[in-house]
Amino acid sequence: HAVTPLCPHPPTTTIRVRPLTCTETRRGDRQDPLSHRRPRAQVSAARHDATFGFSAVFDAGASQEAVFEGSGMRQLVELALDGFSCTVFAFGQTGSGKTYTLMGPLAQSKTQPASPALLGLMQRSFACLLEQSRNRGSDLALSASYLEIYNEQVRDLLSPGPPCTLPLRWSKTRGFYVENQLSVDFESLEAIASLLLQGAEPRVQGWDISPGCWPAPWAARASP
Ligand SMILES: Nc1ncnc2c1ncn2[C@@H]1O[C@H](COP(=O)(O)OP(=O)(O)OP(=O)(O)O)[C@@H](O)[C@H]1O
Repeated sequence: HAVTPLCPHPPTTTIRVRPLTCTETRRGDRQDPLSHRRPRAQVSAARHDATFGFSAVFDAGASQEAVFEGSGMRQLVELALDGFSCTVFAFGQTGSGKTYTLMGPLAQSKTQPASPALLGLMQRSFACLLEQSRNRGSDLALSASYLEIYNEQVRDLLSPGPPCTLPLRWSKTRGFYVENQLSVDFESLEAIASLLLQGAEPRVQGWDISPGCWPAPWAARASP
């Protein structure tokens, strides 16, 4: 094991705004239109106004596909295949749409498969990874691990039975790593998609909102 080189490209920072819930609409929350030409978000607080710049902005009407295609994910997958260590990091307050963007509504409906249009960045990047690795024709070994850090504890979501807490270690050769984490080899989209479902089951869910609380267009789009 050698420490994988970090991606040489500057990070792409995108912002996505989710649709307002009925509660938010009822209490008069508004969504300011975002500028796609000069992607920036203006935040006004009692004492302080700030403007943040982004590589791309996605408003409430943006599809999962548009977010995947517009956020540099394909390039990231290519870099990963070139041997760089790549990260996709979703950041936002609870209920802001991180899980939806990464996985689609899969976590809300575990028993039925999600509609393909609603698949998130993870499933789309798996498809892209398998396609690109096949195109390269080289003998690449693909494996997956699925960890959750919650309340400063690392849990292995692929381990059978109740998720166990694993220690974080550091070594000269490997850098930081999680001891005894499971790593599962996969070769097909079905195999990695089923690992994703398996790992989503024991995740700690932070936010619960009934679909009935969403305005009609969203509720219709969400039904698988
Ligand atoms: N772009 C979107 N379009 C439609 N619905 C969305 C969108 N983003 C989020 N939602 C819905 O908003 C609710 C909260 O989203 P989600 O669970 O993804 O938030 P989260 O940021 O992962 O929250 P937590 O940090 O608490 O886990 C969910 O019901 C989700 O389906």
